[in-house]
Amino acid sequence: MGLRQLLPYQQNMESISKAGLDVILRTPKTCDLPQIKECDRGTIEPNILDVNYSSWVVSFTSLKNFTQKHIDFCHCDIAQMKHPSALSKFDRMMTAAKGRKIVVFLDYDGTLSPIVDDPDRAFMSDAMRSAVSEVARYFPTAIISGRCRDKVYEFVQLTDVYYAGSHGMDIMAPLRHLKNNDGKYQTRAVDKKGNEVVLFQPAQDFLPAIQEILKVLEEKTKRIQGVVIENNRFCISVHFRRVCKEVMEIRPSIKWDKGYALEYLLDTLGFGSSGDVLPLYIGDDRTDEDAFKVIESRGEGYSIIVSSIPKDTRASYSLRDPSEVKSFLLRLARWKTKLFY
Ligand SMILES: O=P(O)(O)OC[C@H]1O[C@H](O[C@H]2O[C@H](CO)[C@@H](O)[C@H](O)[C@H]2O)[C@H](O)[C@@H](O)[C@@H]1O
Repeated sequence: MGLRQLLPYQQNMESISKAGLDVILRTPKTCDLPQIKECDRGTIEPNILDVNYSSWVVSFTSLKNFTQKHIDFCHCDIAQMKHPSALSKFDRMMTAAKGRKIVVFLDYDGTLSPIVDDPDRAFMSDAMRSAVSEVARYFPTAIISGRCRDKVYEFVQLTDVYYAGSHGMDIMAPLRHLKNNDGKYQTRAVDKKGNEVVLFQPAQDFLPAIQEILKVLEEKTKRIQGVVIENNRFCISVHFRRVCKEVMEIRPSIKWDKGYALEYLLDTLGFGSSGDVLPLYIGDDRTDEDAFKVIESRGEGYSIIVSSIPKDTRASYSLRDPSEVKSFLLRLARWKTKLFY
């Protein structure tokens, strides 16, 4: 069954857009895509697949090791060969970061937790939790997720991390650097540790419309097996995993995304005017590209895509999967401790 059958009603779509909401169809996450079927060139030998990935991560200098046949086969163009592994380039990255303040930003699904069929069971391993906790000991660390902020906290359970949910439309940030005239979408709250914080929710006005659409979607899809509707507070995910492997997102059509959230957090963490800050963002999804773009336009910082297959990205570096993310985070924390001794 396809999307049209599930949400067929032109009328619904019209009311969604009248309410000022966008409907975005997201392709499945990386690991949903069986690598072999992704290529339309017939049977692929496993080692060739590996060459495909390698040629995406290699730098120009290693390019001479690949024959033209490999390059043609893999559809690799020069522009794609710019995402070296953040693990293999770690020393170089950190040499350039010396004396700068690194602020770490992490996506959740597909970055800190593996992609699984049931969105409610995307648990993070204890090992990953302690890696994130280590990093947060030494660097300001924030998680920016498409999920509802409370849900991400439920999974992560770390109090020394800042959280932004709904693709950055629901940010809990420290109060200390807040300017009085920072706008109407900010309210004071208290975090899990009892500290006064600020909640920045630029899509607040859309909440009634989102709730209305949520009710309609739940009603219309309740008899369709395999559809999971996720209430992410300021946006809705409709998972069709067992129906047609698609995820539809409904979100307010406002100029706000993970990139804006990154900048907002840098500001409220006190790095707004600091010239020596280096944002480091790790994410695997199309929505993370907005944050990569911000890092690219700042001209400083590190953007790292998590992907085990080549894909179009603005990120400068890559990691294959959450287990490489964990290794990278541990290395980052250790690097910082070495600087102290
Ligand atoms: O920004 P993120 O933290 O990456 O969140 C984006 C979406 O992630 C979740 O969906 C994805 O992960 C699920 C669990 O592994 C998987 O079942 C689904 O197919 C993926 O699309 C989450 O469920 C969504 O609400 C988030 O928007």
